[in-house]
Amino acid sequence: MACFLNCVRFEASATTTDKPTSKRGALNVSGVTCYTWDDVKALTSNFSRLIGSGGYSSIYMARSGGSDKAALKVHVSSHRLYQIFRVELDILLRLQHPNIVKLLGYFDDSEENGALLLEYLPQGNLQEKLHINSKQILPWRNRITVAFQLAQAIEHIHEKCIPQIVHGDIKSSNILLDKSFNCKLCDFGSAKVGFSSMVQPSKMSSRSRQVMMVGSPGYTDPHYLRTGIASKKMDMYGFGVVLLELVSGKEAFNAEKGEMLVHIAAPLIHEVLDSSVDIAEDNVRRFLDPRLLRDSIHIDEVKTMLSVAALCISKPPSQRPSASQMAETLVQRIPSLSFLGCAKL
Ligand SMILES: Nc1ncnc2c1ncn2[C@@H]1O[C@H](COP(=O)(O)OP(=O)(O)OP(=O)(O)O)[C@@H](O)[C@H]1O
Repeated sequence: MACFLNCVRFEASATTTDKPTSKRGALNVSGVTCYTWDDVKALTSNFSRLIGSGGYSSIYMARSGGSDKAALKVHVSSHRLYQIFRVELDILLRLQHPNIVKLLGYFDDSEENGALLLEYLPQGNLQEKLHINSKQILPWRNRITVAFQLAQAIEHIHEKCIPQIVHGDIKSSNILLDKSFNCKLCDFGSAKVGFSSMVQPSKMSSRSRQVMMVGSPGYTDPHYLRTGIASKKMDMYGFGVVLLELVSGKEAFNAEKGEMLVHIAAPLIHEVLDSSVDIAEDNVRRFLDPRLLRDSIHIDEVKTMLSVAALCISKPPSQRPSASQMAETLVQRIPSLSFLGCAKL
């Protein structure tokens, strides 16, 4: 969620542990528990183990129900950033899907402090798995599974929720993995609900709008950057970039080289979209993550992943496919997904 509000990051001020006093005791709202700050301290053994951090939050190991592992996402204390916490809380309270991170409880002081208790995902995020922890190579079967499950998570928020939700920040660090490497989409702080997703904030100066719309480097839909109109199609663009990461093992944006994956992939994507030519197998193999065991991969599966990515990143937004179409294409054209137990929900 670091993407849209980079400009206010420096306002983050408070430390995590000296937070406000409790407001209410633990209540249960449709299976989600509302905690006091004292509860939160107890759940995290006084914030003893930090397991992750983002632009606006710190994530601590916690225990829910006395023993089960959980993750506590403590949002940075700030009146302004409190809105981001509320957006994420309100959305997670409504979402239930096997490929979306599950909300177990929350703390909310209704002013500037909030925390979310989430199911714990022991394999961390996809970005680390693909690009940082190079000792453990994510096998091809897990990569196609993540692609399919991510399509299903996006389909759920775009097409099956009322009102519909645009995530607004689809990227590999917002995809968490459970112990079996199943995908769980997280970080709904940039999300837009219903018609608000189509509206460009009007009161903003062009300068602030420019800063607000920087986006996560490498993932931002150029159409969104030009117009400021957030739509489902921007999520599809982010989905396409994640697919390119899964295939190539390359980062969406390489800060050292100043290189974007969509630019590296452009010639191949062009070839994929050009129906008059057959994609040269050599070019596909050259793009494929060199750390993968080649023998176990069907080149047609790689081509399918690339053609889905191509449709999501190259077409003008109105012609981009929907998440349900992409989930359908993946499961139909990658037969091993069925053997891996992936079926359309
Ligand atoms: N439920 C969880 N289980 C395990 N690790 C988690 C969990 N939630 C978050 N993390 C870790 O913390 C990181 C940051 O989480 P998240 O993206 O929700 O925070 P953020 O402040 O919104 O960050 P960003 O700057 O990426 O937008 C994740 O990439 C992941 O490594």
